Amino acid sequence: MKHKHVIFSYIQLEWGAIILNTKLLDLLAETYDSEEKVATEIINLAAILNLPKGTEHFVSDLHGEYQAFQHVLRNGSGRVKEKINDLFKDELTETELNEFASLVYYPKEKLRIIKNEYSSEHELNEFYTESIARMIKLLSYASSKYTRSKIRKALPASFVYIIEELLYKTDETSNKEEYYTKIVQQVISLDQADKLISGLACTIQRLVIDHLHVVGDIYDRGPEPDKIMDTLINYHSVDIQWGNHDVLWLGAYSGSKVCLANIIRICARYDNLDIIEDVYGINLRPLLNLAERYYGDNPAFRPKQHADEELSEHEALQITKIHQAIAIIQFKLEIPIIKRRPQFNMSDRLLLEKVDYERNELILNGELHKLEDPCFTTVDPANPERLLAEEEEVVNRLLFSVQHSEKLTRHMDFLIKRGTLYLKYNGNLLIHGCIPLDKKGNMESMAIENQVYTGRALLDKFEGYVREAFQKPDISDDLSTDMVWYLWTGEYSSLFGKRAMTTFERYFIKDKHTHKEEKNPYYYLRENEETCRNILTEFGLDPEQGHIINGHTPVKEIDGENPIKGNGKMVVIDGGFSKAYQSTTGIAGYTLLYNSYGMQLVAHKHFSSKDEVVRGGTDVLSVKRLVNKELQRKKVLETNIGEELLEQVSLLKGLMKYRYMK
Ligand SMILES: O=P(O)(O)OC[C@H]1O[C@](O)(COP(=O)(O)O)[C@@H](O)[C@@H]1O
Ligand SMILES: [Mn+2]
Repeated sequence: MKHKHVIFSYIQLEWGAIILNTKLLDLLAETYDSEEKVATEIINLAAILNLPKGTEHFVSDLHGEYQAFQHVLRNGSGRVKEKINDLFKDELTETELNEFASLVYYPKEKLRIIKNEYSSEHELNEFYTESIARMIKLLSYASSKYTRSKIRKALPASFVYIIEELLYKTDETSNKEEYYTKIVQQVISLDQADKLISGLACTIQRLVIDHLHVVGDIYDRGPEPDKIMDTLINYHSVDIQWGNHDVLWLGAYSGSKVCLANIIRICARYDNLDIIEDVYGINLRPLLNLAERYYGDNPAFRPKQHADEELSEHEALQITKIHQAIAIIQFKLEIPIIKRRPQFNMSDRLLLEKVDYERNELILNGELHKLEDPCFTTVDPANPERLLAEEEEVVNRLLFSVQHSEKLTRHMDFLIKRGTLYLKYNGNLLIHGCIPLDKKGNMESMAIENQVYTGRALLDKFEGYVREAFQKPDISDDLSTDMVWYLWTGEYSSLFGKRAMTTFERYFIKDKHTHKEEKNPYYYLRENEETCRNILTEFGLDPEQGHIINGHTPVKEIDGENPIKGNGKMVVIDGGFSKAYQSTTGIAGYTLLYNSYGMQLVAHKHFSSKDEVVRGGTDVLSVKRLVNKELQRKKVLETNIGEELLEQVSLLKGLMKYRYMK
């Protein structure tokens, strides 16, 4: 099978360049070495093309919230529960439906509890028999739009035979009833029921979603981005559109010292330094020593406390010091970049140069501001960008550690391999932030290396720089590395979408007006259908059919904001997985489903913990809104994958003619 894919991709690679190459057909004929094999494959592919399209699942702004993300994956944004209801609502009570749903989501944990509840073996065996039967029924329903071969690949390897026997039982005369009963009894008596139930549950979770899109911001704020990365690496089918926080991590790994300072600053701010130190194995000792030497307590740099974990005063103070040390390093490191890259248009961010260090004051836009909670002991007023030798040493050691972390390397490799700045998929445009626009709705341009780029061309250029920087981790100050930082914070970055980032003001100035980050006009113009249509056209998509899918800006459901914009052409799915933002959004995140019937937006009400779901059997309530409804069920034929399959069919037909129909 693998061999076949290699051949196909080789042929596709050559396809544009040459007309059907007989050498390639000869190669293909090695796999399809008989007329029957070619015919079977053509029939198979043509049949797949007529199946309903698989379900796409869109999530964004996960921000390290692994548990909540896991839950959404396991319940397929409500799809699993919906299917359970379809099948069993007439025979089970509401409580039983919930209990069964939580068994499908968290089989291992749920089984542990249930087993303690039964006093006799007989009762437990009855539970097993009943649950296995229900799981098989649910699996059969969930897999109805897939080929047998695809289902087989999703089954737990050790139970393929047993599950297939139970799944495809065609016993209308009940001759084999005893045979099926025997299989299940044997499974139970051989102590394999738990494993079978878990395997079935995982297969159901997997089949409910065909493909996952992560529309950016896996990293920062929450505690477990690494576990999200591991989950994605093991997921059956996924793509990522980078968020501003993700490129920040990519930038750090690619050698950008200022990106590196930022990721550590954010981890300190959210009391997540464990991610740096314990998870990725980066030694923070040199930074701590520096912090202890130059910094004291400072209310502006106290870490945000996790709700479930109390920090000791000693720990809180240590983090406060680290937080200041790395923030000042960040502000210093920004200066030379802003100076060597005038095209970034960021000279108004040279704030360390504008500070009056004697009076601790700063004039911003003509207004004088007092700097509260200053911590500028390492800043040389005559040359604020200069790092102390110790600071320089700390940054270099941190960078070395970051680039040599085995786990981070694995995660960043995956992020670069599966990620893009934007994605065109099944007619839709997926992008984390925005397409920078001027007030009239024209796409913004940026001059880079004496050439002007606009719209899609600008985004392609940006992406090229991210990849180039990643290829050259030893170089820290070339344009590509600086550009990754620009994507984090620059005004025409498609990931940031604001005029400037006011981090300095947020730490040191009380007046909240100075904290405001002015959003790109995109964020109000996207309410207009016309704007959305223009963008889709710019990206070569059909504005009649396509949608733009955005993350990045929390939708404030609490204030009545509608996540569906531009007369349904735009869907914003950042509802705030991030706990830190839930009080402003009023919900716990949006996700989007796109199946053969159309698109549905799901609002997740609340997720407190896995334990609560397992114990109480309650599910996170999801409200669905119909984004659009297909007039006719969409088939695989009309998808990206369908296009590929069509190409394969035409190649195989070519082979048939060339080889076998002479
Ligand atoms: O809420 P925090 O952690 O202080 O972060 C605020 C910063 O995060 C940003 O909103 C970027 O993060 P998002 O992509 O999650 O919006 C900046 O614009 C802003 O300065
Ligand atoms: Mn973002």
